Amino acid sequence: MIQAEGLCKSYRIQQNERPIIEIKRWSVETGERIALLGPSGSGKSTLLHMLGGVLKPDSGKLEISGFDLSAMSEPERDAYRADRIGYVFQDFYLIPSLSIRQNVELVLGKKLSRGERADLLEHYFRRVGLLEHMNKLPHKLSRGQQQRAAIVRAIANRPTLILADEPTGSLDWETADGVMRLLLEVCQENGSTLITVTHDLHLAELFPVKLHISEINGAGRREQPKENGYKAAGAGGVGA
Ligand SMILES: Nc1ncnc2c1ncn2[C@@H]1O[C@H](COP(=O)(O)OP(=O)(O)OP(=O)(O)O)[C@@H](O)[C@H]1O
Repeated sequence: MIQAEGLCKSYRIQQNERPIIEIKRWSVETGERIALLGPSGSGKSTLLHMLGGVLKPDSGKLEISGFDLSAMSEPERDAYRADRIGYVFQDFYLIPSLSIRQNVELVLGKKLSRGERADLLEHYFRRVGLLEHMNKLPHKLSRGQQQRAAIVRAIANRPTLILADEPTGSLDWETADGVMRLLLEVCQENGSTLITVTHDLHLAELFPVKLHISEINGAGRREQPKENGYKAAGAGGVGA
């Protein structure tokens, strides 16, 4: 579902272009659930933002489900993101003045009838154990409940790809474990591909695939010998 080839992204820092992402080849199969690991500053969020169409690659090809993101304009990438990507963030980003139900309704668009929307909301809020809370404002809920609501918002449209950037980073360990398991389960149920950035190695163990960004990203380690490039188990073909 994801095919990246010759993908590069640099940032201009004090008059200098600094390469952050240099991916020779990387592919991800539909339905894979990947924990993306790596030290701070290694480009994990930058990669996620390119996959979500927020950032355009400087060069190279990035194809997701047949859509060539590298060739799209910004409005085209915005439309692609709204239709096909679910995002889960560390700080939830629920709109505080809306109930969690209204937060989810905002992303559902106009395609469904009123009855279909009600059924879908009931299904997902029941699934994450928030059915009796769905008309509450976010601040009336615990942080774990807020993240579960954010998961519903990310998956309700049944996007093909879910991107999660440290989704449990602000939760205590037990809550984080429950939220991560839920995210994995609902993505499996929906057949969604999931790429989750996490610094927590214990939580990463829950994922079928663990991918250290250095396995695909050659930026910052060009001085290393070529034979260090290798194929990452379970994460499709890679080369850096
Ligand atoms: N908009 C920007 N302009 C300039 N430099 C940036 C920008 N965004 C990120 N960077 C730099 O690019 C590098 C990679 O950042 P990125 O946020 O992708 O890393 P990360 O692996 O997600 O880090 P963390 O784990 O700390 O979130 C860092 O050195 C960062 O300072």
